[in-house]
Amino acid sequence: MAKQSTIRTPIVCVMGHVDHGKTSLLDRIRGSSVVSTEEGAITQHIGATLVPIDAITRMGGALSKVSVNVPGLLFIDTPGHHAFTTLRARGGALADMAIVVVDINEGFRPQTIEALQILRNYKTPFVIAANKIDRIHGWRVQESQPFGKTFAQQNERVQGMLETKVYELVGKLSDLGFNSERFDRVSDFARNICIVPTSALTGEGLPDILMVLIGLAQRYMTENLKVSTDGPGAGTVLEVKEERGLGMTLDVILYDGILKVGDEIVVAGNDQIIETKVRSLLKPRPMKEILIEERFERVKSVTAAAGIKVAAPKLDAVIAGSPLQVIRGGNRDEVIERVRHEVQDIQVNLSDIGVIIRADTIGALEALSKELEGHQIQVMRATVGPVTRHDVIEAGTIKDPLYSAIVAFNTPVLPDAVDTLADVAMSHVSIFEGGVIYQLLDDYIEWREEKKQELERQQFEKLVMPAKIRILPNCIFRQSNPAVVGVRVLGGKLQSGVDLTLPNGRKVGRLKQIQAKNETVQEAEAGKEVAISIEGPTVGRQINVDDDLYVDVPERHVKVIEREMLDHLSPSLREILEEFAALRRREDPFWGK
Ligand SMILES: Nc1nc2c(ncn2[C@@H]2O[C@H](COP(=O)(O)OP(=O)(O)OP(=O)(O)O)[C@@H](O)[C@H]2O)c(=O)[nH]1
Repeated sequence: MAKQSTIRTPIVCVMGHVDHGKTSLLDRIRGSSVVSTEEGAITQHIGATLVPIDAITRMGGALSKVSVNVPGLLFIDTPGHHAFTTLRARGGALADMAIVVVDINEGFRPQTIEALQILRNYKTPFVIAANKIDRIHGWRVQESQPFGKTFAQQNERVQGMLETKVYELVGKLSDLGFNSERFDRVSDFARNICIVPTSALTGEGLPDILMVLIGLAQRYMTENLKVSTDGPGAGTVLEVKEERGLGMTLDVILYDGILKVGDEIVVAGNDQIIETKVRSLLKPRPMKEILIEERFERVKSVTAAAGIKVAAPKLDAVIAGSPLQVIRGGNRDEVIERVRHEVQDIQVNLSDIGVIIRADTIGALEALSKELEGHQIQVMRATVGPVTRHDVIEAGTIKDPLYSAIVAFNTPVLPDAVDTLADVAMSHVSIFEGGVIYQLLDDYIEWREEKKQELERQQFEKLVMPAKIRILPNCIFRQSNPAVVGVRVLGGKLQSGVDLTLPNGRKVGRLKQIQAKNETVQEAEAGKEVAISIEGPTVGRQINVDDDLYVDVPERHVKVIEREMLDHLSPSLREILEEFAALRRREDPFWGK
């Protein structure tokens, strides 16, 4: 029999900054019609909500004339990027599309940007919900209406205000490299991100956001959404939960094929692969039957895409985010291998030298590493779980001090790791912790910049800087042992403890001390007149009034300065360095090269 294929319901995740309205938007989408039993009504799945295409077209949003064969939209009930990155399918993101909710009055916030970066990395299509339009001063609410209708009812001032705010979002998106436009002015979804003004509170614009998602799926994803309706089921574990009377259960989002009672399945535990057999499949009971004691309704089978609760033996060790695959026919070994591969095969490019990263899930680890990669920050090791003492020690031995860091996303630092960090030998190691990737990255980059400057400063301090001085007339304070003479610094920076030389290369002696106005100083800038003591020469023999002397910068130092510090030198230092090097290169063209 030929394999049947059909277009499955696309899976949608809602993301955005705290309090911008993710939960409210999902609640509003689920709406009151969850209780309705009529054909084509919105139905509650395990961990997800199915909005069928009929329900969407009935709402009458823009684009409702588009012919559609996408059966509807399956919304993951847990909003936020953590859910998005945890839920993986075949190494990528489980969600086919996303809504990024932005409070139109507040604009972009760190987690908005983070959501966009994650979506870009996963190449996931998305739409922007410019939410809370009802908060715009003077807004006249048109309950549940499509945007076009409600916009037409607003006065000119309010319309203008909304336009300004939408354009602010367009500008911000453009800074991040995305072209965008208000959805009703977008003709090509591939080129422009749609911005849909919405209110999760009043339902305004909601019909449009659903329609735009359908449009996106219809035009750009139908190939990806083809599934076999009779093939072996494949899904992702959303949650592992103990249920009264059922024991340990898995909340699963099935994205391909069919899952039946009695199926042999493979899932992943922390460090093991688990094979078991589906005892029962459970759906939430419709709300109106809430009085019936049992909360779940048993079904014989489910077809993708769907959210379903799976009861089976041996589920205690299963991890959230694990793949779930059905064994069918003789493919047991292949399925086990595939699950193992998906869990272990973290898509992170590792380098010999780099930061150590930690996260609570594989998906989060991947998201973090992709962000680091995008900023040319190398990763040496990437593992799931809390930060350990071993991590700190490893970070402490990295040769490049700019990588002596651990970046921990959504995962704790164990007490013995904190103790180890307090050790003086580890004082150069830093740990960056937090729940916002974008913030973590900023913190690390800031630390790295500071460290880089500090290292440069240290290196700079150790280097002998070039200077040129002239011995002044009437300022010979002592002939020799040491010679003490007045000089003018013609250029560069004169420091004590350096060797001096004549332009012809003859050595003069060591500069011991610099005095300015009878005070000992460590250095003197170009233009200054100071007294210096020189160990070695006698005035009138090796040196004379009006002689020009150079600081004898060691060849090794010239090399470092020319190669790495030229940009940091003042024009005067540069000039004298060039002069001095040119004198030396008259004898040996490769001197200091
Ligand atoms: N006026 C108005 N208020 C809204 C709208 N959407 C959300 N709110 C309010 O904004 C607050 C935060 O909304 P939530 O839906 O909890 O936001 P969230 O993004 O899910 O927040 P977290 O779950 O904390 O990340 C709540 O008080 C909502 O009632 C809207 O469109 N208009």
